[in-house]
Amino acid sequence: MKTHYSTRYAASPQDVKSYDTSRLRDEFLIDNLMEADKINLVYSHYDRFIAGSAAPTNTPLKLETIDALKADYFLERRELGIINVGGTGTVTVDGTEHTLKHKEALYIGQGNKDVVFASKSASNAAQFYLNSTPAHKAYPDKKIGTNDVEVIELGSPETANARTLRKYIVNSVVDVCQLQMGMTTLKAGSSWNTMPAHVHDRRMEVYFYFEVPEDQAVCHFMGQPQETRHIWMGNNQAVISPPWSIHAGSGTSSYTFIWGMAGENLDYSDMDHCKINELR
Ligand SMILES: O=C[C@H](O)[C@@H](O)CC(=O)C(=O)O
Ligand SMILES: [Zn+2]
Repeated sequence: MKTHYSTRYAASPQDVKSYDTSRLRDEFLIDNLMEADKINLVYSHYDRFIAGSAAPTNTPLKLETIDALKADYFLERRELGIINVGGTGTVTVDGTEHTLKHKEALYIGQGNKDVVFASKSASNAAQFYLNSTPAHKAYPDKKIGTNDVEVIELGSPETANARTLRKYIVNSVVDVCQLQMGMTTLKAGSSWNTMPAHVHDRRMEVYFYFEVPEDQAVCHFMGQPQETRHIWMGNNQAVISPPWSIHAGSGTSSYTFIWGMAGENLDYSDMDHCKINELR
């Protein structure tokens, strides 16, 4: 078995208020991503969202079903989004091979039985970041290259939040049941993502931070807007954002992150913004 998973339960904001640092990290931080030769998954009870990684080197890795699904195969009732943050790799879906270069993505629809991850070269291995959500309709698989994404420029150097946001898996790019995924890159000298912060009680979200230099970190803010908490994050770590929580971070350097979300609607811009000077 090379597919491992752990379960995270959903929590009330009233309870999370009293969590100390280690409890907060135990419940929301995912720190075992991109482990070589493994598929590591976290099954969150927020919208039954699975976040994880597949990091094959010499041997291909097959996505096995996990007991939490009680399904014959992983995608029996799920859809899957993949973004490769490493070297060139392949994802073979029921016999069809898709090549994903660095920062290319693949949407795999519900009903595909066989998903196999491989690297082209073990010395420059692929690193596949995975998000999966329940799905009740089979949409076609689709590769999303770096030219297929929708690009938005956000923020400004004056407010230290100049960044480029790329929408990979949104319903204007690919047909999906509920999954949305994209990537945001901070410009050199800017540190704040998602500021002004927002909540969307209709959707949960997961942020996966990468391209964080080794001796640097990102301070991720979560919690209700008037009751915030922080989690210090390193490279290749993800954090679960409950629907009632803000999700924003500031790095000690520039960095990149993948956001993924699921829930009630597919309206990317449906966010309730928080006034910066009202955050507590
Ligand atoms: O609901 C949307 C998500 O929080 C992100 O897309 C926001 C983000 O990447 C950014 O502003 O930097
Ligand atoms: Zn959001």
